Amino acid sequence: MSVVDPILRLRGISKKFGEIVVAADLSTDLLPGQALGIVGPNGAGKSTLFSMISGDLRPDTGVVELDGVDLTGRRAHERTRAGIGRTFQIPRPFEKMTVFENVLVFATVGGGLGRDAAFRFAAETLDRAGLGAHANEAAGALSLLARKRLEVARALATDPKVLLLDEVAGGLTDPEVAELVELIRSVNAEGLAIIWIEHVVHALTATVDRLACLAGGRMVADGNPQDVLVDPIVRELYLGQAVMAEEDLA
Ligand SMILES: Nc1ncnc2c1ncn2[C@@H]1O[C@H](COP(=O)(O)OP(=O)(O)OP(=O)(O)O)[C@@H](O)[C@H]1O
Repeated sequence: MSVVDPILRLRGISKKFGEIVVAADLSTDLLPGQALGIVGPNGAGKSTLFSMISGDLRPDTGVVELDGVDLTGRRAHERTRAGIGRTFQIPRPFEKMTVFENVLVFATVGGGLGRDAAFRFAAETLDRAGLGAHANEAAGALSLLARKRLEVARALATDPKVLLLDEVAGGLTDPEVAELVELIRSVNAEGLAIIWIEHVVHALTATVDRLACLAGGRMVADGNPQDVLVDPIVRELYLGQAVMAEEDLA
């Protein structure tokens, strides 16, 4: 029995798209400050799981609790306000707005801060995300790495209790991945619980203290990253291909 209450609790989450099962009575807990990585084959339902946590998609069944509060009936913007922060696989910043304005919108609308507090928090968040020097640039002009940083910064600007990161390392070079890992590690080290879906396995293993593999709507493995990486089911379902893909990129 855990003496620490989970910050995020999922109970009996099920979802089908037609005949495709993307969540099969899925239950799991995330502890405060924990960093959970999720791997799994393409189409396994990883992003769909995030959408069901963030309220962008309704599960067929199941309960989502954040810090002891049942969010099940709440819509996405209410969940953001409650403390669920998420990034999207394809960053879609407001291209014509500046980097600062992008983050300010999230601090105001997502985080619910008043004008002065939102200005202060947006500035702090930009620095935290390593974007201070880009504050006045148009978001549409950023490099891919800076766009990824902005995606993380927008989620952080809502002052989340749990941060959901969806393939933020995709498309980056190895040195860029290392920079992003440093950012995410520092955010986690400050105490923020994270769940990170990622195909770039070495980015995950550099960051997370727990790894799960999602396939067929179930967590087929879940535990210490080093154990999960050598799990025969994970290797057969996913990891062989992922390692090959990483080697191809090298
Ligand atoms: N709104 C939707 N309507 C119907 N099917 C959907 C919808 N969203 C996702 N799917 C399907 O559900 C399955 C799971 O998709 P999801 O994007 O969650 O997978 P994933 O594990 O994140 O994959 P990847 O690693 O490729 O990003 C896929 O077969 C996808 O085509």
